[in-house]
Amino acid sequence: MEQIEFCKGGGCTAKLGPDILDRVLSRLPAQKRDPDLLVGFDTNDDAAVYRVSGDRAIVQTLDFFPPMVDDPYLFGQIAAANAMSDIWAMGGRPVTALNIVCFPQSWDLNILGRIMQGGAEKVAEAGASLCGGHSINDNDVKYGLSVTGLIDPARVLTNVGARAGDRLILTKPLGTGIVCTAGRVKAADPASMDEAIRSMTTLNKYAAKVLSRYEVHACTDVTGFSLLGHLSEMLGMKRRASGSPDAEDGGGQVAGGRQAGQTDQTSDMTLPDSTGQTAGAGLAGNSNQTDHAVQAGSRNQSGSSPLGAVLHTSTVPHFKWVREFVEEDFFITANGQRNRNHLGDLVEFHNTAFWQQELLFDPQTSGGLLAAVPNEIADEVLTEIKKLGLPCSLIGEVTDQLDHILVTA
Ligand SMILES: Nc1ncnc2c1ncn2[C@@H]1O[C@H](COP(=O)(O)OP(=O)(O)OP(=O)(O)O)[C@@H](O)[C@H]1O
Ligand SMILES: [Mg+2]
Repeated sequence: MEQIEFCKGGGCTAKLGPDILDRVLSRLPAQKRDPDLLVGFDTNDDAAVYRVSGDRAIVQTLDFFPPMVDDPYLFGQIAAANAMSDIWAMGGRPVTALNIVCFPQSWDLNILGRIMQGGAEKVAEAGASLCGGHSINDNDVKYGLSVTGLIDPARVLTNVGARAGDRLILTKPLGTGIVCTAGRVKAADPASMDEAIRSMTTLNKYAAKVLSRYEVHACTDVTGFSLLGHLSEMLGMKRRASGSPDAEDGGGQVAGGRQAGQTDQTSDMTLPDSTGQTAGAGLAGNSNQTDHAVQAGSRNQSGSSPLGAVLHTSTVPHFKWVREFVEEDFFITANGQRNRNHLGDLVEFHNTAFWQQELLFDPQTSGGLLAAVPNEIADEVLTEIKKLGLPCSLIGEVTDQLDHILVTA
């Protein structure tokens, strides 16, 4: 049988860089904005939101990438968990999913079967229906989902809208890029690999359900652009970093999309989701969120009120042995360096070791939710999410006293 190399490195490290995206998207021809398109790609949000009636909107996203683990079944689980995550990051609930498959047809089809089985099981756990897909004969494996969710237009959680004084909650540990890089060369301790796989296969549905019970000013999921990259978007910093024109002047109306290329990551191992709860519970019951989320976002976009943040590295959750992987073996990713370069002087480090900096720039696959919540409720929200068994943490706060991100011990 043909010698195959299933995992050459992938996951969210395979995304094109934010600077490249900015340059291309800002040059798309301007289109008249449909008033029912509540969220497009002009704020780099997690998914598009389109209102179909007074109290109902659809949320659309898609994600696919090459394998970052050696086990096809686990890869399918991780890719599906990652693809659906954007729906929960918007405050929605996924209802339908379509498979996106690229696969070399000369390979053993059981491999593809295992990938799709892993994906289908996660779609079922989400309470959504797998209802089709599209399959291409390709040189390399890539897999993911196109997902549609539902949401009340008055309860959309955008990635912008954070306010000074908000505390920042992160619901999963960091370090999937670093750990999978170590795993690809078989240098990862099984304990850290297991931990990373358990985290990547855990649906953000459960943390999102807790967040839906509280007032949340902004929410996103942490993926390829790293914690610092996605936080900078939450603070409205992206355009200052890239110098690209304001999308409201020139942005088009394409609802969104993804790219997958090739990069450096891997691993293997197993681990089922440990947070089993009733499938399809969705995000009903949020009494506090109103359309302030959509409107408050424009405050940041206009640049009229620059926001910054303070992050405390001692509170940032991370996988075992990440420090050793970085300091002793230099298992860092090319896209971590890309993220560092892209953010430039928007990030200021005080007393922050190199490994901690790398952790904050590390591209995450199926990372956790990052939410900005009012200070008064932050501890309670954290306690509730911790009850799910998630290693979540309050990692910093939003401030109007800075226009950049200060990282301290
Ligand atoms: N090819 C594309 N065409 C149009 N918009 C795109 C394209 N690729 C990405 N985008 C948009 O750019 C923004 C950032 O994309 P990105 O894939 O980083 O979204 P994300 O949700 O933050 O990432 P992830 O899916 O990893 O969580 C999103 O609004 C997305 O819809
Ligand atoms: Mg996202």
